[in-house]
Amino acid sequence: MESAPNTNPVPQMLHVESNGTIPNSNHLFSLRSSLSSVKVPNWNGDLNLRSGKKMGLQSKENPKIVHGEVGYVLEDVPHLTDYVPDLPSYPNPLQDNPAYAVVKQYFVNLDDTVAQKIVVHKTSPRGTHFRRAGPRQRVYFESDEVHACIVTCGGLCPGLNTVIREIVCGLFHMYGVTKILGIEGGYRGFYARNTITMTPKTVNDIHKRGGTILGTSRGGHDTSKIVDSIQDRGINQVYIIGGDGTQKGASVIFEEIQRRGLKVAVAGVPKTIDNDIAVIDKSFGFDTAVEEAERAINAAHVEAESVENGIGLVKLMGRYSGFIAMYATLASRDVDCCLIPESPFYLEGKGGLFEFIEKRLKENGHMVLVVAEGAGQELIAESMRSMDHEDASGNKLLLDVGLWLSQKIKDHFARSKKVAINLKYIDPTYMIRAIPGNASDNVYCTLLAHSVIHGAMAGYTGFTVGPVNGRHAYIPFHRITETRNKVVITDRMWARLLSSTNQPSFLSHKDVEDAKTEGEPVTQLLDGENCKDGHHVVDNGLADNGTR
Ligand SMILES: Nc1ncnc2c1ncn2[C@@H]1O[C@H](COP(=O)(O)OP(=O)(O)O)[C@@H](O)[C@H]1O
Ligand SMILES: O=P(O)(O)OC[C@H]1O[C@](O)(COP(=O)(O)O)[C@@H](O)[C@@H]1O
Ligand SMILES: [Mg+2]
Repeated sequence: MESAPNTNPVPQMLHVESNGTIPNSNHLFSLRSSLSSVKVPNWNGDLNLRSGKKMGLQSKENPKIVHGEVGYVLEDVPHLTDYVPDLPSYPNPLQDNPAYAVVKQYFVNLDDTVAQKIVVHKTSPRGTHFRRAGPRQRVYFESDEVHACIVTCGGLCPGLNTVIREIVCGLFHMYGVTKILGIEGGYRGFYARNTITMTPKTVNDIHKRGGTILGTSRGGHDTSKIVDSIQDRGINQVYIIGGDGTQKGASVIFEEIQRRGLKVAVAGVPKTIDNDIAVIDKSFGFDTAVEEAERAINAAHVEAESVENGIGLVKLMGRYSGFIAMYATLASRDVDCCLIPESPFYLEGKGGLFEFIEKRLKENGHMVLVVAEGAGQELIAESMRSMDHEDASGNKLLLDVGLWLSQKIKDHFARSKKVAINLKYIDPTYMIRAIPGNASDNVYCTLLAHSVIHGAMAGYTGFTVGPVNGRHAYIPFHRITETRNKVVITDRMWARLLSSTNQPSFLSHKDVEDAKTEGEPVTQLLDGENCKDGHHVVDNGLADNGTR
C-alpha cells in the first residue's frame, strides 16, 4: 500500500513557439498527405493543420476534426504533442518482444482510421471515421518513466477485474512498465483513500472474481482535487474504467490536465452493463449479463408452467435502455412479453397488457413477462409518489416497476375474478452484474485493455477505446457522452422481438410515426443506425454480426 503522495514534478508550462507552431507535431498530422483540406473549427479561429499551427486547448466545444476528400471526416482524439512542447518519441519496445515481433504488420499504420458507417450507397460520402486503435511504431513514454494509475467508477459490471488485470499485465509485459497504482473507491479515491501497488502477481487471478478489486463509487468527482492528486503523485497515465458518467468525469480531468500543460495521458475504457454507450458496438459484460438474465427467465418459466395460470415476472437492469431485456428475451424464447423503457405500454383496455395476459393464459395456461427497470416509469409515477430523485452521480432513481407491475396484475385478476392467477416475481438485478465475465467478455476485456494501453503509450489522450464495426478505435470523450444508445423500436431488432413473443406493440399509428421521425432518417435499416445532426447515433449497438 502507498499512502503518501510523492511529489514528482511534471512539466507545467504550455510552450508555444513564437510563430504559433507546436514542436513535434509531425506525428499529429500524418494524415495530411492524403487530405484535400483540413479544417479545425474554433481552434484559435480556423487554422490549417498542414501548417502545423497551434490548435488551442481541446474540449467538447473545440473538437479535433479533420476533413478529407469525398466527405471523409476524421473525428480525431487529442495527442500530448498538441500541447506539450518538445516531446521526444522512442521506438516501441514491442519491436523487441519475441511474442509480437513475429506478427506481420503488428503495428498500426498512423493513417489507419475506422469508418463509423459501413453500410453505404454508391453515392454516399465517406463519412465519419475514428483513429484506429493499436500499437504504434513510436511511443511517447519510456518504460521506466511511466507511472500509471487505474480507477473504476459507477455501477458494477462483469469483466471489470479482467480489464484491470489486463491493463496491469499489458503495461508490464508489453511495455515493461512497473509503476502501476490502483485508486480505491472510484473518483473520490484520488484524494480520500490510499492507493494500491499493482503488479501482474497481485492481479493474477482477479478475473475469476466479480466486482472490482479497486472498489467503486458514485459522486465524489472533484476535478481540482483529482488533478492535484495526479500531479502530486507524479502519475502520467490515467486509466479510467466506467460508464457515461465516468467518461464525462474523465473528460473534465483531461481538460484540466491539458490546461495545466501536464504530460499525462487520460484514457477511458467504457463500462456499462446496460449497453447504452454510444458509438461502440457493445460494452463489455453485456453478454455475461444477458446469459445470467436468461437463467432467471428460465426459472420464471419453470415456475410458471408448473402451476395453473402461472405468471413468471422477471425484472432486469436497464435504466434508460432495454438492451438486456431485449437480448435476454430473444435468447430465451420462453418470454411472452418484454417491456422496455423505449416502448411505452398501458395496462387497461383494448390492446393493453391485461388483455394480452388473459389471452396468453387462455392459450397456454402460463406466461413469462420480462420488464426492464426503466420501463413504465410514467405509469408508476401516476399512481405513486413523485419520481424526481437522483443518486450521488445525478442518475435518475427509479420507482420499482417489478413490484408495482406484480401488484397491478394481481389486483386486476382479483378484481375481474375471471382467472385465478399464480404470479412469481423474480428480481435478479444485482445477480446479473456481480458475476465475473464469461469467456467472450474476458477476451473482449483483454482487447480493450491492450488497445487503451497502446493509445496512451503512443501519446494519445482524452479518448475512450472501443470497437466500431468490429475494429477497435480511439473515440473522443464527448462522442460517447453526448448521447446514449437506445433500442430503436422501429428498427429490425425490436421487430424480431415482437415477432418472437407475438406481444402487442402497444403503439398507436401516431406513436409509430413519431418514433420514425425521432429516429430519422427513415432509411435506418439500410444505414444501420439513426443519424441526427450528423452524428447522433441511436442503434441497437450490436453491429457487425450480420443481424441487421
Ligand atoms: N457530468 C459529470 N461530470 C463529472 N463527473 C461526473 C459527471 N457525471 C458523473 N460523474 C462522475 O462519474 C462517476 C460515475 O458516474 P455514474 O453515473 O455513477 O456511473 P457510470 O460512469 O457508470 O455512468 C461518479 O463518480 C460521478 O461523480
Ligand atoms: O444500485 P446502483 O449501484 O446505483 O446501480 C443501479 C443501476 O446501475 C446500472 O446497472 C447501470 O449503471 P451505470 O451507469 O453504472 O452503468 C443500471 O442498470 C441500474 O439502474
Ligand atoms: Mg451511467
